[in-house]
Amino acid sequence: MSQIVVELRHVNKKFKRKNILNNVNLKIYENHVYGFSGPNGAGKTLTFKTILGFIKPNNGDVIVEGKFIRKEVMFAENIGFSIQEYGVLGDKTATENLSLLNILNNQVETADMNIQQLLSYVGLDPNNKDKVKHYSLGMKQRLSLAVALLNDNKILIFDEPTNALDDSGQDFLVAMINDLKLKGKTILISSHDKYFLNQVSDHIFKFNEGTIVGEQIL
Ligand SMILES: Nc1ncnc2c1ncn2[C@@H]1O[C@H](COP(=O)(O)OP(=O)(O)OP(=O)(O)O)[C@@H](O)[C@H]1O
Repeated sequence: MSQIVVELRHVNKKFKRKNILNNVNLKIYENHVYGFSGPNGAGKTLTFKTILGFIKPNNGDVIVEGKFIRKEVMFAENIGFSIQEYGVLGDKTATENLSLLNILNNQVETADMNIQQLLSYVGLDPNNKDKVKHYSLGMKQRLSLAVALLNDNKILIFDEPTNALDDSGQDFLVAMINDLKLKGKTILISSHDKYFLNQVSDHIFKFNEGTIVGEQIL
Protein backbone atom coordinates (compact mmCIF):
# COMPACT_ATOMS: atom_id res chain seq x y z
CA MET A 1 0.00 0.00 0.00
CA SER A 2 1.44 3.38 -0.94
CA GLN A 3 1.80 6.25 1.51
CA ILE A 4 -0.80 8.90 2.28
CA VAL A 5 0.60 12.25 1.09
CA VAL A 6 -2.42 14.49 1.69
CA GLU A 7 -5.16 14.10 4.27
CA LEU A 8 -8.16 16.25 5.14
CA ARG A 9 -9.89 15.49 8.44
CA HIS A 10 -13.28 16.99 9.17
CA VAL A 11 -12.52 20.20 7.29
CA ASN A 12 -15.11 22.96 7.55
CA LYS A 13 -15.01 26.43 6.05
CA LYS A 14 -17.57 29.17 6.46
CA PHE A 15 -17.82 32.43 4.58
CA LYS A 16 -20.17 34.94 6.17
CA ARG A 17 -21.66 32.25 8.40
CA LYS A 18 -22.50 30.06 5.43
CA ASN A 19 -20.93 26.59 5.35
CA ILE A 20 -18.93 26.36 2.15
CA LEU A 21 -16.89 23.27 3.02
CA ASN A 22 -18.77 20.84 5.16
CA ASN A 23 -16.91 18.05 6.95
CA VAL A 24 -14.59 17.20 4.06
CA ASN A 25 -12.57 14.04 4.70
CA LEU A 26 -10.20 12.57 2.17
CA LYS A 27 -6.98 10.66 1.84
CA ILE A 28 -4.65 11.01 -1.13
CA TYR A 29 -2.20 8.17 -1.70
CA GLU A 30 1.14 8.66 -3.37
CA ASN A 31 1.42 8.16 -7.13
CA HIS A 32 -2.31 8.04 -7.78
CA VAL A 33 -4.47 10.33 -9.90
CA TYR A 34 -7.54 11.80 -8.18
CA GLY A 35 -10.40 13.39 -10.07
CA PHE A 36 -12.60 16.00 -8.38
CA SER A 37 -16.03 16.30 -9.96
CA GLY A 38 -19.18 18.21 -9.10
CA PRO A 39 -21.27 21.18 -10.18
CA ASN A 40 -20.20 24.85 -10.14
CA GLY A 41 -19.64 26.07 -6.61
CA ALA A 42 -19.44 22.55 -5.14
CA GLY A 43 -16.17 23.29 -3.33
CA LYS A 44 -13.50 21.70 -5.54
CA THR A 45 -11.30 24.78 -5.95
CA LEU A 46 -11.76 25.73 -2.32
CA THR A 47 -10.61 22.25 -1.29
CA PHE A 48 -7.48 22.70 -3.42
CA LYS A 49 -6.80 26.11 -1.86
CA THR A 50 -7.27 24.61 1.59
CA ILE A 51 -4.75 21.85 0.82
CA LEU A 52 -2.27 24.48 -0.40
CA GLY A 53 -2.79 26.59 2.74
CA PHE A 54 -4.24 29.59 0.90
CA ILE A 55 -7.51 29.19 2.80
CA LYS A 56 -7.61 28.52 6.51
CA PRO A 57 -10.40 26.15 7.56
CA ASN A 58 -12.57 27.07 10.53
CA ASN A 59 -12.21 23.52 11.81
CA GLY A 60 -10.43 20.34 10.89
CA ASP A 61 -6.94 19.37 9.86
CA VAL A 62 -5.08 19.49 6.58
CA ILE A 63 -1.95 17.34 6.54
CA VAL A 64 0.47 17.36 3.62
CA GLU A 65 3.42 14.98 3.70
CA GLY A 66 3.08 14.66 7.47
CA LYS A 67 2.91 18.40 8.19
CA PHE A 68 -0.17 20.16 9.55
CA ILE A 69 -0.90 23.08 7.23
CA ARG A 70 -1.46 26.45 8.90
CA LYS A 71 -0.23 24.89 12.14
CA GLU A 72 3.27 23.49 11.57
CA VAL A 73 3.78 25.18 8.20
CA MET A 74 1.89 28.10 6.67
CA PHE A 75 1.63 26.67 3.15
CA ALA A 76 2.11 23.26 1.58
CA GLU A 77 5.71 23.30 0.47
CA ASN A 78 5.97 20.74 -2.30
CA ILE A 79 2.84 21.10 -4.37
CA GLY A 80 2.84 22.44 -7.92
CA PHE A 81 -0.47 23.96 -8.88
CA SER A 82 -2.39 25.43 -11.76
CA ILE A 83 -5.37 27.45 -10.57
CA GLN A 84 -6.89 29.87 -13.05
CA GLU A 85 -7.14 32.95 -10.90
CA TYR A 86 -3.46 32.76 -9.96
CA GLY A 87 -2.53 33.73 -13.47
CA VAL A 88 0.74 34.76 -15.04
CA LEU A 89 1.88 38.26 -16.03
CA GLY A 90 0.33 39.25 -19.36
CA ASP A 91 3.02 41.78 -20.21
CA LYS A 92 5.81 39.17 -20.11
CA THR A 93 6.70 36.29 -22.41
CA ALA A 94 6.21 32.69 -21.28
CA THR A 95 9.94 32.34 -20.68
CA GLU A 96 10.04 35.55 -18.66
CA ASN A 97 7.12 34.41 -16.54
CA LEU A 98 8.72 31.08 -15.75
CA SER A 99 12.11 32.72 -15.11
CA LEU A 100 10.51 35.13 -12.65
CA LEU A 101 8.85 32.27 -10.82
CA ASN A 102 12.15 30.44 -10.73
CA ILE A 103 13.81 33.47 -9.16
CA LEU A 104 11.04 33.68 -6.57
CA ASN A 105 11.63 30.01 -5.85
CA ASN A 106 15.43 30.40 -5.66
CA GLN A 107 15.93 28.08 -8.62
CA VAL A 108 17.90 30.49 -10.79
CA GLU A 109 20.91 28.35 -11.71
CA THR A 110 19.17 25.65 -13.70
CA ALA A 111 16.40 27.93 -14.86
CA ASP A 112 17.05 28.42 -18.57
CA MET A 113 17.47 24.76 -19.48
CA ASN A 114 14.46 23.71 -17.46
CA ILE A 115 12.26 26.41 -18.90
CA GLN A 116 13.02 25.56 -22.53
CA GLN A 117 12.34 21.89 -21.90
CA LEU A 118 9.25 22.61 -19.88
CA LEU A 119 7.71 24.84 -22.53
CA SER A 120 8.30 22.15 -25.16
CA TYR A 121 6.88 19.53 -22.81
CA VAL A 122 3.57 21.41 -22.52
CA GLY A 123 3.48 22.00 -26.29
CA LEU A 124 4.55 25.66 -26.37
CA ASP A 125 7.30 27.08 -28.55
CA PRO A 126 10.22 28.01 -26.25
CA ASN A 127 11.32 30.65 -28.78
CA ASN A 128 7.97 32.43 -28.87
CA LYS A 129 8.65 36.07 -27.93
CA ASP A 130 4.96 37.07 -27.78
CA LYS A 131 3.66 38.53 -24.58
CA VAL A 132 1.33 36.15 -22.79
CA LYS A 133 -1.61 38.58 -23.10
CA HIS A 134 -1.57 37.81 -26.83
CA TYR A 135 -1.75 34.06 -26.28
CA SER A 136 -4.88 32.07 -27.07
CA LEU A 137 -6.78 30.63 -24.10
CA GLY A 138 -5.42 27.18 -24.89
CA MET A 139 -1.84 28.50 -24.90
CA LYS A 140 -2.46 30.21 -21.55
CA GLN A 141 -3.80 26.93 -20.20
CA ARG A 142 -0.64 25.13 -21.34
CA LEU A 143 1.52 27.84 -19.73
CA SER A 144 -0.42 27.41 -16.51
CA LEU A 145 0.44 23.68 -16.64
CA ALA A 146 4.12 24.61 -17.09
CA VAL A 147 3.89 26.81 -13.97
CA ALA A 148 2.58 23.84 -12.00
CA LEU A 149 5.43 21.65 -13.25
CA LEU A 150 8.17 24.23 -12.76
CA ASN A 151 9.77 22.92 -9.59
CA ASP A 152 9.32 19.23 -10.28
CA ASN A 153 7.06 18.87 -7.24
CA LYS A 154 5.84 15.40 -6.38
CA ILE A 155 2.26 16.51 -5.78
CA LEU A 156 0.40 18.40 -8.51
CA ILE A 157 -2.95 20.17 -8.50
CA PHE A 158 -4.64 21.01 -11.79
CA ASP A 159 -7.85 23.01 -11.43
CA GLU A 160 -10.00 22.68 -14.56
CA PRO A 161 -7.07 21.94 -16.89
CA THR A 162 -9.41 20.93 -19.73
CA ASN A 163 -10.86 24.46 -19.97
CA ALA A 164 -10.03 26.12 -23.28
CA LEU A 165 -8.26 23.08 -24.70
CA ASP A 166 -9.35 21.80 -28.10
CA ASP A 167 -9.47 18.08 -28.97
CA SER A 168 -5.74 17.80 -29.60
CA GLY A 169 -5.08 19.78 -26.41
CA GLN A 170 -7.23 17.33 -24.46
CA ASP A 171 -5.38 14.35 -25.98
CA PHE A 172 -2.12 16.02 -25.01
CA LEU A 173 -3.40 16.52 -21.46
CA VAL A 174 -4.36 12.86 -21.07
CA ALA A 175 -0.91 11.80 -22.33
CA MET A 176 0.78 14.33 -20.03
CA ILE A 177 -1.05 13.10 -16.95
CA ASN A 178 -0.26 9.48 -17.78
CA ASP A 179 3.40 10.44 -18.25
CA LEU A 180 3.49 12.35 -14.95
CA LYS A 181 1.98 9.36 -13.18
CA LEU A 182 4.69 7.13 -14.64
CA LYS A 183 7.21 9.63 -13.24
CA GLY A 184 5.79 9.00 -9.76
CA LYS A 185 3.68 12.12 -9.34
CA THR A 186 0.51 12.32 -7.27
CA ILE A 187 -2.09 14.34 -9.16
CA LEU A 188 -5.34 16.05 -8.12
CA ILE A 189 -7.50 17.30 -11.00
CA SER A 190 -10.88 18.97 -11.14
CA SER A 191 -12.94 18.92 -14.28
CA HIS A 192 -16.50 19.12 -15.52
CA ASP A 193 -15.56 16.69 -18.28
CA LYS A 194 -16.60 13.28 -16.95
CA TYR A 195 -15.11 11.42 -19.88
CA PHE A 196 -11.74 13.07 -19.31
CA LEU A 197 -11.80 12.40 -15.55
CA ASN A 198 -12.70 8.75 -16.15
CA GLN A 199 -9.82 8.47 -18.61
CA VAL A 200 -7.11 9.77 -16.29
CA SER A 201 -8.24 9.10 -12.70
CA ASP A 202 -7.65 6.18 -10.38
CA HIS A 203 -10.20 7.56 -7.96
CA ILE A 204 -12.88 10.24 -8.24
CA PHE A 205 -14.28 12.36 -5.41
CA LYS A 206 -17.74 13.69 -6.19
CA PHE A 207 -18.44 17.03 -4.55
CA ASN A 208 -21.77 18.74 -3.97
CA GLU A 209 -22.59 21.69 -1.74
CA GLY A 210 -19.20 21.69 -0.08
CA THR A 211 -18.97 18.05 0.78
CA ILE A 212 -17.97 14.72 -0.73
CA VAL A 213 -21.16 12.93 -1.70
CA GLY A 214 -19.62 9.95 -3.47
CA GLU A 215 -16.40 8.25 -4.50
CA GLN A 216 -15.60 6.10 -7.46
CA ILE A 217 -12.59 3.81 -7.76
CA LEU A 218 -11.63 3.10 -11.35
N1 LIG B 1 -13.24 33.93 -0.87
C1 LIG B 1 -14.53 33.54 -0.89
N2 LIG B 1 -15.49 34.24 -0.24
C2 LIG B 1 -16.76 33.84 -0.24
N3 LIG B 1 -17.21 32.73 -0.87
C3 LIG B 1 -16.31 32.02 -1.52
C4 LIG B 1 -14.91 32.36 -1.58
N4 LIG B 1 -14.27 31.41 -2.31
C5 LIG B 1 -15.19 30.53 -2.70
N5 LIG B 1 -16.41 30.89 -2.24
C6 LIG B 1 -17.67 30.16 -2.46
O1 LIG B 1 -17.42 28.81 -2.18
C7 LIG B 1 -18.21 27.97 -3.01
C8 LIG B 1 -17.33 26.90 -3.60
O2 LIG B 1 -16.51 27.49 -4.59
P1 LIG B 1 -15.43 26.67 -5.42
O3 LIG B 1 -14.70 27.68 -6.22
O4 LIG B 1 -14.65 25.80 -4.52
O5 LIG B 1 -16.36 25.79 -6.34
P2 LIG B 1 -15.95 24.77 -7.50
O6 LIG B 1 -16.49 23.42 -7.12
O7 LIG B 1 -14.50 24.84 -7.77
O8 LIG B 1 -16.80 25.34 -8.69
P3 LIG B 1 -16.48 25.52 -10.27
O9 LIG B 1 -16.76 24.20 -10.89
O10 LIG B 1 -17.47 26.57 -10.68
O11 LIG B 1 -15.06 25.98 -10.40
C9 LIG B 1 -18.89 28.87 -4.02
O12 LIG B 1 -20.21 29.06 -3.63
C10 LIG B 1 -18.12 30.16 -3.92
O13 LIG B 1 -18.93 31.26 -4.19
